[in-house]
Amino acid sequence: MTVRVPGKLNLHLGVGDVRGDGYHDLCTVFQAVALTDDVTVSVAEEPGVEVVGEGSAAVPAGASNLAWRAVQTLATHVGRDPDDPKVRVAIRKGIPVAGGMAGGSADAAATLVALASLWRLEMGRDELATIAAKLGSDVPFLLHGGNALGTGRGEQIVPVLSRHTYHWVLAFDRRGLSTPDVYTELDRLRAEGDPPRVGSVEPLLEALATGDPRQLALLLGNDLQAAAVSLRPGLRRTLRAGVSAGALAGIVSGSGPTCAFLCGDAQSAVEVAAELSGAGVCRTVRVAQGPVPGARTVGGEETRPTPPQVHA
Ligand SMILES: C[C@@](CO)(OP(=O)(O)O)[C@H](O)COP(=O)(O)OP(=O)(O)OC[C@H]1O[C@@H](n2ccc(N)nc2=O)[C@H](O)[C@@H]1O
Ligand SMILES: Nc1ncnc2c1ncn2[C@@H]1O[C@H](COP(=O)(O)OP(=O)(O)O)[C@@H](O)[C@H]1O
Repeated sequence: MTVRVPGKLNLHLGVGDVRGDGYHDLCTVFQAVALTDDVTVSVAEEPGVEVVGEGSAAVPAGASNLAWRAVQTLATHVGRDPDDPKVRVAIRKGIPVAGGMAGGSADAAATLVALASLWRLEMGRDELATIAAKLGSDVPFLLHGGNALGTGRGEQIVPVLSRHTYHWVLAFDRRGLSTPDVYTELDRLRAEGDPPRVGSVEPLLEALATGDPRQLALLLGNDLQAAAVSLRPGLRRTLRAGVSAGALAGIVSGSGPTCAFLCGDAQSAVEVAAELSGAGVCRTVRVAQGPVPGARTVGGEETRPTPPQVHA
């Protein structure tokens, strides 16, 4: 059973103060983009996880892999033995690891969908979403896909209307950033001073409903960007280079360090990608459009199309 799952961008990421449980209240607008992982789950006597593809060397193959945690959590939920679930999980990564695009969460969401089908579980999306939220704040959105408003710690999802396909250029950095480290850095910056906060989310929701990328570009905002840039100062150069190359706007994706550049159309995205890849500010450049659906079965034998790619 193979499930394809997209990565995500946060078009708006408003971060509240740290809560008693260590999480931060969020007001975020997610968009799923066509940079995907494929997760194949099969019945096997030898349980385990295999990972190939983009950044796979940095992904744990053991029990700490989020996809394996998804297997164990779902097994427990339906009364199977979580220590002997008799399945193997094979992950083909296309989403950058520790890049702020929620690749691990995406694999967990895909594993839930694949296993629910493999084990023929009569489960609605709401029940799966409740299990997803236990695995990580971003996991419910990756089940859902499209555009959505996320609140709580990001796990409470409401679909958002959008009229347009947006064209993005994504700049992958040479190394990842740890999500908890970036939140901690934001707390530190806020204790020291008062870094600017994104405003109300309403104008961005209106821009999405209208479907004008130029209007949307003016409204992209991420409270974690200052913290990601503080930990990785080179991102400032990357952000400048994308805009100089002709993007409408650039933003750090979630906790970073991937930078996402919104372009006016598909042709412009290809031109920006080509110029950015020659600028020497990042490891790899990709183009991807959004929104796209969340975790979806693609069958056992299908191969995925090769995404457009430019190596820096
Ligand atoms: C920042 C965001 C933006 O969408 O994603 P990434 O850019 O990393 O993919 C998310 O908030 C990441 O969500 P996710 O990666 O699922 O985080 P979790 O596993 O739930 O939490 C990991 C750690 O991040 C911090 N965390 C996460 C979510 C939240 N609302 N407040 C937090 O402070 C906490 O330190 C927590 O222990
Ligand atoms: N299936 C998985 N894919 C990617 N990373 C995973 C996975 N399972 C666990 N991880 C761990 O989670 C960390 C965060 O990865 P990822 O979800 O790709 O990034 P981010 O939280 O920045 O979006 C990685 O450093 C990796 O060690």
